[in-house]
Amino acid sequence: MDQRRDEADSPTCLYGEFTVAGNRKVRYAVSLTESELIVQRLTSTPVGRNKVVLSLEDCVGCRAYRQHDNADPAAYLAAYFYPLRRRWVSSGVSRQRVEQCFRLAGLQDPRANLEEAEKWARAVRDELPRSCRLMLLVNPQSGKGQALALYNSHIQRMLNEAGIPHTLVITERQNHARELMREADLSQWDAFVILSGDGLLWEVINGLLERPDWEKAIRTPLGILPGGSGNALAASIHHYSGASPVSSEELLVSCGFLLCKRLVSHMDLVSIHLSSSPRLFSFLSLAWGFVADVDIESEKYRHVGAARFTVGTLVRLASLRVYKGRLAYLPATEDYRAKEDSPRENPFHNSCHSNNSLKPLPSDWVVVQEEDFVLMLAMYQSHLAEDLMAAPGATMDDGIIHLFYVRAGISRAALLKLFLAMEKGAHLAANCQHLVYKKVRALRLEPHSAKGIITVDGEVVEYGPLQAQVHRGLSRLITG
Ligand SMILES: Nc1ncnc2c1ncn2[C@@H]1O[C@H](COP(=O)(O)OP(=O)(O)OP(=O)(O)O)[C@@H](O)[C@H]1O
Repeated sequence: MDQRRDEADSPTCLYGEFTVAGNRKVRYAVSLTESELIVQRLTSTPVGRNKVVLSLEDCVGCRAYRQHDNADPAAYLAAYFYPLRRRWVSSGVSRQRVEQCFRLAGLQDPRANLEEAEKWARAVRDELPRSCRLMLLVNPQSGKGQALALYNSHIQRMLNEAGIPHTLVITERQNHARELMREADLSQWDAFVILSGDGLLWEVINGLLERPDWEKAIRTPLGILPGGSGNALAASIHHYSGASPVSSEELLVSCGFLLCKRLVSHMDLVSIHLSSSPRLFSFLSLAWGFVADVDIESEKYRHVGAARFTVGTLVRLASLRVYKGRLAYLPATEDYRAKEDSPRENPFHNSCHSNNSLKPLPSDWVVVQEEDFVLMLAMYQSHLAEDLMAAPGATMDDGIIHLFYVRAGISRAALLKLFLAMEKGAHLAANCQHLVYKKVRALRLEPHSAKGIITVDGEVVEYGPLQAQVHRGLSRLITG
């Protein structure tokens, strides 16, 4: 191994001089360090302009191969990167694919060239996460019905580049994913990943928690790739990664990249007890009033994609109404949070299958004085939709339900202003007298009307009294 040093003085693991796949005339000096692949064109022009430094943090995979041309002894080395790059047409950055493909033809023996290329590929892969077996569930109906096309155009290639073996499962009907999760042989899978809207992940999580071995099952890492119209969790993960807002296609590439990096984090779940339905689990949001109505009524504008929520908001604003009910919550105090340092020690974990809805309220709960609302929205992740950052302070496993409610009496203009501000997560700074924000551990809602809409993670659930409580870090999510 050639132990040269590059300019930044980080030790070079491998050094070679190759041509690139499409041009055999120009040679490149290629150095691999523990953190970078440095490619320098060998010409007489000044060094700076000819040097490309690619961080292995942006690399998803690397492979060595030979072409089907027996007359050519060369082997090839391809490495796949997704660095943040400035956009061509608009300001800001997004992850963009860069393939570096080198031709190794230093020897006459094709096998020796391939061995050399494989040595490089192994050295790059040593710096990347180990391979894992994925079940990738795709809902062909989600969003504008494009999820399968997104798999074919982006995800299949990314997973192949990262060398991640995956089994593609195309869901055939509602509850298909839920049934599969109840039956799945957990020893066969390292992760369950969905390419769809949030609704399919909801099925996956609830299916896993319906198993007799739910405590083990829910620890299986889950992943989400945006293929729906809301894509709230995908947008939240992208936001937590520190990246700036991106278009839907860029969000898919960003989440695909994070999936290939396979870093797993804990994610809060919230158990929800309804009056007569079985207890269910939620990972994103619980909504009643304006937001729930918009979510469901806007289903008919599904063909416009993410814009369906904007259209739905404008339509519902025109017929703004008051929702009557009783709301109570258990505040999240600082000392509770300190005790909750380790997600695995959460005392609620063992209680999440017990039905404790509608018992008398304990004394440490707060009952909201008002009973006239325009909306109630409980969030556990930052985004309510790709372009709605409803809970900017939320993190994946903060053990907090971010509870918002808007009291009746707000004008249409003020409500619209709130939603416009929410696009940038600025609604709390809008000084709206009618908006209240509380950090809570549990909440109880008792609507006074017999009919209405309550949504959990965007799905309609039984209307009536409910109680929700957070289980800190109960599930695990691939976040990059
Ligand atoms: N093959 C299928 N045909 C019809 N419905 C399906 C199928 N597969 C899954 N479903 C159901 O479709 C519903 C919506 O799915 P999903 O959330 O993935 O898409 P979406 O509603 O477009 O996205 P979002 O939740 O982001 O708005 C879920 O309730 C799911 O159970």
